[in-house]
Amino acid sequence: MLRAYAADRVRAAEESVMAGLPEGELMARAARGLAEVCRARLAERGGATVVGLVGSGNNGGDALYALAHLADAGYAASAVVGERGVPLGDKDSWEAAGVRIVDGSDQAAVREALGDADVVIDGILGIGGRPGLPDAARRWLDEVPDTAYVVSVDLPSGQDPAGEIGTDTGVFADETVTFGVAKPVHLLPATEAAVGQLTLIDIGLDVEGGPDVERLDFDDVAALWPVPGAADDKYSRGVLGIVAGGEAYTGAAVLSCTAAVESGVGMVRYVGPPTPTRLVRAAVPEAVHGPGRVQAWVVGPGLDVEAEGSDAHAQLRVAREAIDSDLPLLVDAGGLALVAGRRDAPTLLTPHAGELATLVSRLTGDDVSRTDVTAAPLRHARTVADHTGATVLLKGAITLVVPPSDSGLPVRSQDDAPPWLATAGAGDVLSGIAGTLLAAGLSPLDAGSLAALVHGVAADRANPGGPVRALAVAMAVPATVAALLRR
Ligand SMILES: NC(=O)C1=CN([C@@H]2O[C@H](COP(=O)(O)OP(=O)(O)OC[C@H]3O[C@@H](n4cnc5c(N)ncnc54)[C@H](O)[C@@H]3O)[C@@H](O)[C@H]2O)[C@@H](O)CC1
Ligand SMILES: Nc1ncnc2c1ncn2[C@@H]1O[C@H](COP(=O)(O)OP(=O)(O)O)[C@@H](O)[C@H]1O
Ligand SMILES: [K+]
Repeated sequence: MLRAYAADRVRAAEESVMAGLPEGELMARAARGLAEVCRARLAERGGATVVGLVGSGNNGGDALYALAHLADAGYAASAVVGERGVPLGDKDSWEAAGVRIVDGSDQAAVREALGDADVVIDGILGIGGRPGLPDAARRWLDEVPDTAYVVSVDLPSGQDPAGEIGTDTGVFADETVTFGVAKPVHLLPATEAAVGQLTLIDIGLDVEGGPDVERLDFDDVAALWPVPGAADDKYSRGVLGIVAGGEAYTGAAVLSCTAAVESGVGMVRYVGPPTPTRLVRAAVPEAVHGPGRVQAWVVGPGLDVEAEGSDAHAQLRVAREAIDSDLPLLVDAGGLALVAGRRDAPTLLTPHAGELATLVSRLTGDDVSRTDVTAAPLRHARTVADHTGATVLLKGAITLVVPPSDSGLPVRSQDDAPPWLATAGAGDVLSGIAGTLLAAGLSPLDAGSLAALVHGVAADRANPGGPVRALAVAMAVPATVAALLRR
């Protein structure tokens, strides 16, 4: 599990470690680790020249110390500094340590220095940064050659340390070297794309309490996935009720039921009108039909809440009963229109960005667009979680799973899926996997994040490096789970 802690908590941990160490020791550790990574990247590229972009805070200090180590190791090292000059010591002492100081207000000098750079160290802003870059720093970035390998110190400068707000004016790094622990910026969808490869340097930090953001990795699957024992039967493994599909979206029912069966559910009870029922009967002979006793419900894939006629109305009645029940519930797609008040039982809502925008707008009365959601995904997911008491799984290239704030639980952020998974029906498959896990008794947070992981890995395994249809993702789930359990 990768764990990230908010910047203020990291600062508090840094202060308590620093109290027991000689002055400057923590920064010295950070700089040594950073220099080692840069040295390795220079060696891999056969490079001789490293240039630091140095801001006025401690992030710039880390970069300067690393540059001095690299100068000592024989590399040509320069530091571009802003109008406030070097953040620590004075210009002469850094030059005596072998680091050429370049005046960042002299664009020609910046261009000349960066033109030869094999590795660029981005030490403009760290966890003290607000989203966005000063104009001078933006002009420096214009001179960074495409061929240079950009290593960001702690985080890509200009990106929101909290990972809540996206910006396109910040640095986009090839690699980010962070210290002690990861921070939310490294894992959350608004900012993660700017981080590149994440490298963690141990500086002896110990943050108290649980993380703010987590990411399950493959080694977490065995601890969470419900593996049946000899005493289990289909009921003890969990029966999942699926209210999905209509005369308009018939396939959603098949995909959700298929995915549940492929994920090892004890049994599926399907509820829907005649056409999808016929298709489910043909494609998923394991499913039984009609409402009955279940351990959890999936409501919504392909559900048309406006549909007329007695069959559609009967299906809608079961959907509402499921929502009003005290059983674990997943609500997806069309079912999201039925979400109104708070629910006490475990609840997982699984919107994509457009559906989340509609949901936030309806629940808060604000006019929120899909673009607003993608610019600040965590914030909007949390709004719905706090309004409903449900855990919100926001689908996308990175899948966020956000419990309500008062739960004290961390956010999970999963980055397991290839872009090929962005295909119609993939969300229906996710609902079947997550529903199976809810029926087996997992919490919405575990069910949502584990399902997102398995869904993403199954998409890749179904056809590594190429296109994949949603049904193939569902069919790849059994072997994917087995492979993850064998690790
Ligand atoms: N606390 C410590 O002892 C350690 C800190 N470390 C480094 O220190 C960094 C944090 O240092 P600081 O707290 O000095 O923070 P920064 O280095 O991020 O600098 C913050 C400064 O930049 C200004 N600023 C922030 N956002 C701006 C913006 N958008 N445009 C213009 N100016 C802006 C602020 O007003 C402040 O003066 C960490 O990221 C890490 O790199 C490491 O050396 C490990 C030890
Ligand atoms: N760029 C992407 N990279 C990886 N996975 C993605 C990307 N875009 C979407 N996905 C995933 O694909 C699935 C799409 O689900 P959804 O939008 O509900 O589609 P549908 O309603 O057609 O089933 C989600 O699991 C989502 O996380
Ligand atoms: K930085």
